[in-house]
Amino acid sequence: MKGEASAPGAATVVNAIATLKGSAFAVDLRTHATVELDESAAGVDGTTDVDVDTTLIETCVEKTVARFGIEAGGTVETTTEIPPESGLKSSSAAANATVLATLDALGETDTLEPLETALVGVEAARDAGVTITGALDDATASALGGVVLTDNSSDELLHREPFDRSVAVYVPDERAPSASTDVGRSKLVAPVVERAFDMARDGDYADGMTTNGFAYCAALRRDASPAVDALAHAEGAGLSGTGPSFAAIGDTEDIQEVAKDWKKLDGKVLRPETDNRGASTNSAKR
Ligand SMILES: Nc1ncnc2c1ncn2[C@@H]1O[C@H](COP(=O)(O)OP(=O)(O)OP(=O)(O)O)[C@@H](O)[C@H]1O
Ligand SMILES: O=C(O)C1=C[C@@H](O)[C@@H](O)[C@H](O)C1
Repeated sequence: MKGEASAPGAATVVNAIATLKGSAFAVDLRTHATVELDESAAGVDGTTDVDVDTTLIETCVEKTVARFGIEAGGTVETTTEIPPESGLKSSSAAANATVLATLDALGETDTLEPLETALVGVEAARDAGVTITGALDDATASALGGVVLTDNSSDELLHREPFDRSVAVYVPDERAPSASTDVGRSKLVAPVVERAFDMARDGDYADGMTTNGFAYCAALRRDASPAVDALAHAEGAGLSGTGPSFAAIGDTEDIQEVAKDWKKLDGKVLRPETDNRGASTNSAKR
């Protein structure tokens, strides 16, 4: 029983660690998962084309299979365009792609709604210890595409709408796993992050993203210069997730200027489109 699926990464509007309320938008950097189930295999064995721990994807297969009361092990393999542990939701994309590929292998892709798929991944991420809040914001942005607002304390999707902007992403040569972020200092900037969330809820994603980014740069002792420089052209720019990446949004020509400036820095500059499709099987049934 073999299944395949992919899911996009995302960038942050509001990081949920300070207040448990978050917002993110999907970008079309994708992670692909191939799952092979074997009823005679004892466990699940994961492999990836990047250097990361495979517990999350193995747990995603186990949890998805368990929902159907089946006993099966097997293999899961991911390949990805998303730099891992960089703030671009590599964990949510890997989880969503794996859960959906497992459903594909079981012939059950129509059984779970995309939101339920995301919740299986959130549960797996909590069990694997790769998240602070469960990161339903990142998980739903990746599963559904578009921009989302969530309450991660109740695992509730508050809002989702399509998102069409030009995007630039600056990825420094560094990794920053969410699980090792400074939660205590992040909570100290909660009043500012609360304002950023209000802006996003009012549809002002650009200012929300900028405000959120400055608050978390201060909390996490990160240099906010890439965001400040981007604001010469962009509508909004800020730290994505727990960093180290920054994202900027705006009109195509302005974002081209941002990308040009960011290319002078050490690291990579990516120009993904926003993604309104979300996770999908290769046969794109959903
Ligand atoms: N391509 C992948 N294949 C399998 N597992 C992955 C993959 N990418 C990430 N992961 C899992 O997700 C973990 C990284 O999660 P983390 O939240 O730190 O990164 P992120 O999701 O990129 O960051 P952020 O939440 O700040 O956007 C890895 O340690 C690994 O367990
Ligand atoms: O681990 C977490 O709970 C999170 C990590 C970051 O991606 C944040 O952007 C997200 O809102 C929550």
